Amino acid sequence: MSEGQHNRLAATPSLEAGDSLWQACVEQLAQDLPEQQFNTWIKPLTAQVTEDFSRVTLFVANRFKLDWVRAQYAGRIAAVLEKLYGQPVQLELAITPRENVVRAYPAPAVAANVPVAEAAEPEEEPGGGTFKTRLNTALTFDSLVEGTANRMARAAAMHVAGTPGHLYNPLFIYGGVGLGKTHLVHAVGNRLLADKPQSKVLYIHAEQFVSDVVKAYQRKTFDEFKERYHSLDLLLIDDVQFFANKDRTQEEFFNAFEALLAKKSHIVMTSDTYPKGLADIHERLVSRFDSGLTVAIEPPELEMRVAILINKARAEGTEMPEEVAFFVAKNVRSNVRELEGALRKILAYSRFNQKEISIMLAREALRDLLSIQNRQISVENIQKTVADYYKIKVADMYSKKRPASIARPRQIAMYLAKELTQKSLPEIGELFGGRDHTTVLHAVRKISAERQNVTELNQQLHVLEQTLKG
Ligand SMILES: Nc1ncnc2c1ncn2[C@@H]1O[C@H](COP(=O)(O)OP(=O)(O)OP(=O)(O)O)[C@@H](O)[C@H]1O
Repeated sequence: MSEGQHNRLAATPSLEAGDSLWQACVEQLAQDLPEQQFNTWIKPLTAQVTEDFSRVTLFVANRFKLDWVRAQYAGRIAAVLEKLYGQPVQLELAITPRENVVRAYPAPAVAANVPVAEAAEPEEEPGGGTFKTRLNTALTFDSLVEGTANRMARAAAMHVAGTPGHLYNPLFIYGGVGLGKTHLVHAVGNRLLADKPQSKVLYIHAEQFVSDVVKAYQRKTFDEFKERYHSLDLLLIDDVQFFANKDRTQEEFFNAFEALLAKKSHIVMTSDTYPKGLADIHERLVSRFDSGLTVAIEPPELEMRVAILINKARAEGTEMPEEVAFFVAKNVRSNVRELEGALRKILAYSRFNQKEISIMLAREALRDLLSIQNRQISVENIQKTVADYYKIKVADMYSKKRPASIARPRQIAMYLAKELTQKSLPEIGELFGGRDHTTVLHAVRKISAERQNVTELNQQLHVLEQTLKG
């Protein structure tokens, strides 16, 4: 919308103008989004715009859709509205009031555009009728950072979401705690439902499956149990190592497994270990687990950890400087859940103290965590950190290669080794591929002199030192 149009809208606020603002937004989204997504999620929305355009309320049919639109589209819609209107527009989502809800709450404080219908339970979720998917709509492919550690698992999962029932059935994803297995399986379900809302998708933790089996026994409701599980299009089952020693559950899972595969429904499983590493699970089940595609998720590498931190901070509305993300990622290595914990501490610390996020602030916020690590600075550590930072291979620290892109980081690492460890020049030379002590001395003098004059180098060294000192 042009400036002129914006002024016209603002000058004559009316319901009609509000409608046309929303209409313009819809038209823009129709151009931006794939047709199927637009038809499924945007087209059914109805909008109410306040007279001064400051607030737009979108009505959706049920809570599932509300969560989904909020997680997937609210940011984009708000941005389009802001662009069209020329200033930020407050966006709200609400469940469409139903006749019976209005009657059930005869005189609620239903402000024109803030319906109480939020109190209404959703009637149905995508996935058919009253079927509960148990999916967390925030866990999508879009919010899952890709890196070497999860590339293959993510690609396989995306393939399954796009064409379930074909290749990689079952898809077995394994890896250590907090590495994103649960996130990935939810992403498969969410993607399939976004594309084909009628699909029957169920996410279930293995322990819940065990409990469903027990309940079905106690209540003699096995027919319902079977009807429920065997009719799915996609079964996402988390942490199957919990089936260990549960014979009855294993048998029921085996039946469900066979039934689903026979009708070309897809099964995605996760576990803390690869199928043959599972203890106390029947061989016939283990071999079924391994009969499709088995992929690992590894702990995220440094670059991926940095990207995750920056992304998650952004999702919280904060820009985390790269050097701070690098510092945190270097010090929190175990898994993504811990990275999230560290990020939460830093954000809280920054808000509470009203201070900008910096390495110093991160160090304070994570003081306890860092002191536990109590790391000794070693030459190996310096080599690895410097190699990561300048994106060269650690092996280049010891190699004879001489291009500046390698020789310079190597000199920087030698300088830091002299600064931060007790090692002598000959010892350092030895650790850098058997180099002469005069080579080390040359590097130390060169970098230290340059540091005095070149601000950029001084900053880089500062970041490296902070990171190493943890
Ligand atoms: N690559 C990633 N990008 C963004 N967030 C991620 C990524 N990997 C994991 N996470 C986040 O880290 C947290 C832990 O991930 P998740 O719960 O999926 O791990 P898990 O492997 O299932 O662990 P567990 O075995 O303990 O259940 C979640 O909040 C998840 O969203």
